[in-house]
Amino acid sequence: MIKFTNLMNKASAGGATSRSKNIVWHEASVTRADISRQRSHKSVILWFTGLSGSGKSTLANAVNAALFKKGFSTYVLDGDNVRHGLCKDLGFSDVDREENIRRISEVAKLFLDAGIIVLTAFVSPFRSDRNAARQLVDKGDFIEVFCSADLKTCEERDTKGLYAKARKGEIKDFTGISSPYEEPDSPELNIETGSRDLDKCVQDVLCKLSELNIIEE
Ligand SMILES: Nc1ncnc2c1ncn2[C@@H]1O[C@H](COP(=O)(O)OS(=O)(=O)O)[C@@H](OP(=O)(O)O)[C@H]1O
Ligand SMILES: Nc1ncnc2c1ncn2[C@@H]1O[C@H](COP(=O)(O)OP(=O)(O)O)[C@@H](O)[C@H]1O
Repeated sequence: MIKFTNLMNKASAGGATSRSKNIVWHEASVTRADISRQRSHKSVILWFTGLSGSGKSTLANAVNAALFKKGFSTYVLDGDNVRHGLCKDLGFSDVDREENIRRISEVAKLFLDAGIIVLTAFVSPFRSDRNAARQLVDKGDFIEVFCSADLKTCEERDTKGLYAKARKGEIKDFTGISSPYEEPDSPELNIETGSRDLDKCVQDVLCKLSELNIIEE
C-alpha cells in the first residue's frame, strides 16, 4: 500500500519555508565535537522501528540502561510518551504519522548536536519517513534498528490490548491490521526481537556501537 500524502500538508510545508526566510542560523560556540571530546564518546541516533509490540520500547530502554551504567549520556524518545506532549495534536493517519516522525527526527537531531546518544522508539511504519530522518544528519549518525517480530508474535503479546481492539474495528488505521508497515530495506541492525532473548538483543546493539567506534567497550 502506498502512503497517502496530503496535498494541503505539502502546501503548508511550502508556507513554512517562506515564513522562515528572515531567520538566520546562529552557530553554537560549544560544538558537538567539543562535547564529544569532553565526554569521551560520540553521539548517534539509534532509530528503533517495528510493529507495536515488537519490543522497541523494551529494547531501547534496556540498551539505554546498559549505556547509562557505563557512564554514557543518553536519552530515550518513546512514541507513547512523545504523543502525550509534543505530538499530542497528531493521530494515526498517514499524514499525521509523517508529521510525527518529522518532528521526532528534528528533535533527535538536536540531541545529536547536544552530544547525546539518542534512542528513538517509534513504529515509524513508512520507509520514506525513516529515510527522511536519515537524510537530516550526516552519514554514520543514524543507525536504523529493525525490531523484527512478526505480526502473529506481536498480536499474541498484545501487551496493551490494542490488537484485540483493532481486530474488533475499535481502532482504525492500526499498523499491521488496517495500516501498512514497510520493513526497512537495509537497516544497520536487524534484531529478532520476536524470538531472541532481550539480553542478547542488547548485546547486539552494544556490539554494533563498539564496532562503529561510537563507544569503547
Ligand atoms: N492506530 C495505531 N497504530 C499504531 N499504534 C497505535 C495506534 N493507536 C494507538 N497506538 C499506540 O501508539 C503507539 C505508536 O505511536 P508512534 O508515534 O510510535 O506511531 S508512528 O510512528 O507515528 O506510526 C503504539 O505504541 P507501541 O505499541 O509502543 O508501538 C501504540 O501503543
Ligand atoms: N528480545 C526482546 N526484545 C524486546 N522485547 C521483548 C523481547 N522478548 C520479549 N519481549 C517482550 O515483548 C513485549 C514488547 O513490548 P514493547 O517493548 O512495549 O513493544 P513496542 O514498544 O514495540 O510496542 C514486552 O512484553 C517484552 O517483554
